[in-house]
Amino acid sequence: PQVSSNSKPMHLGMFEIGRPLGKGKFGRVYLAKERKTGFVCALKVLHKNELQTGRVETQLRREVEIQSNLRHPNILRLFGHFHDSKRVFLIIEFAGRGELYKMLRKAGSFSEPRAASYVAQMASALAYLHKKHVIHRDIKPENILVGSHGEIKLSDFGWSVHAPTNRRTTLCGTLDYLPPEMLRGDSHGEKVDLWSLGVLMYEFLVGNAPFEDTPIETQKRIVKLNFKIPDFVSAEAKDLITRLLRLDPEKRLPLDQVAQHPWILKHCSKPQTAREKQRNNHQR
Ligand SMILES: CC(C)n1nc(-c2ccc(NC(=O)/C=C/C(=O)c3ccc(F)c(C(F)(F)F)c3)cc2)c2c(N)ncnc21
Repeated sequence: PQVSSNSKPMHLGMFEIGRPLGKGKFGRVYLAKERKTGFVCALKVLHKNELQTGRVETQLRREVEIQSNLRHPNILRLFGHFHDSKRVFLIIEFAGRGELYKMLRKAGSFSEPRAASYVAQMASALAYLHKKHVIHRDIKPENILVGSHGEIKLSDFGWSVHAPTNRRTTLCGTLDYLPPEMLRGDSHGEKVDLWSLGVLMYEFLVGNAPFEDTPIETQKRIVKLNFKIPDFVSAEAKDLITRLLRLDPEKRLPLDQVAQHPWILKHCSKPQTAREKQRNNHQR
């Protein structure tokens, strides 16, 4: 389903505003329905006086440009944006089951099958982004939403940039997910997302991030690769985490091998058709 007019300028009157979905970064988010097509989306409202307008316009145009040609089931879409005198509006794909990090905090940690399913979906989304030379750079539970069929949706591309770059992110958020090369301010490439995927997988299974500590201690532990994986984590899961959390970006397991890792295959093998089962049983 497309948000209708790419031609005519969009304006607020085109949407029926529904319940507030919450406060995102910089602004409030509402459920919204485009009147003409009935298309349901999320509408994020940003107040211009809270944004340094000049840069934002260009940033937003660039974001919408980057994202308008990103089509992947595990990447949340930014359909477009428009503004009135005081506000900027973002039209975003609606994620029916909300925030993954709230589910993680509520559950404490995820089962291995559930975590494997999420890691596989993330690997698929990241492989797609990297093929387009887009690095996300801000992979963490807070930036992952859940669609109405339980599929995960990587979001918040406000910070993605074209590889390679050494532009420092504003270290406003947590340091937990930062790879050593970004902490050192070295130039970095797509493999920063592999590191963050390893941190994410650890947090799914353990319930807290591997280097969680005070900001100073966290940085020390990251550059010294000082983390421990609890014994309740299976050997295969431990193996995948250690192959992603490597100081040398070149040594991190490439995404196509993540998707083929025994831990992923064990939990994510597609349900076999009856015929495949029959054929496999005969072969055995
Ligand atoms: C509250 C709840 C949890 N919630 N929140 C969402 C939601 C999902 C994604 C976004 N995305 C963005 O904000 C993206 C911003 C930018 O790419 C950007 C780029 C350049 C800029 F200058 C800027 C600028 F902000 F600086 F202008 C932004 C926002 C809200 C959501 C949803 N889609 N479905 C269901 N519930 C949902």
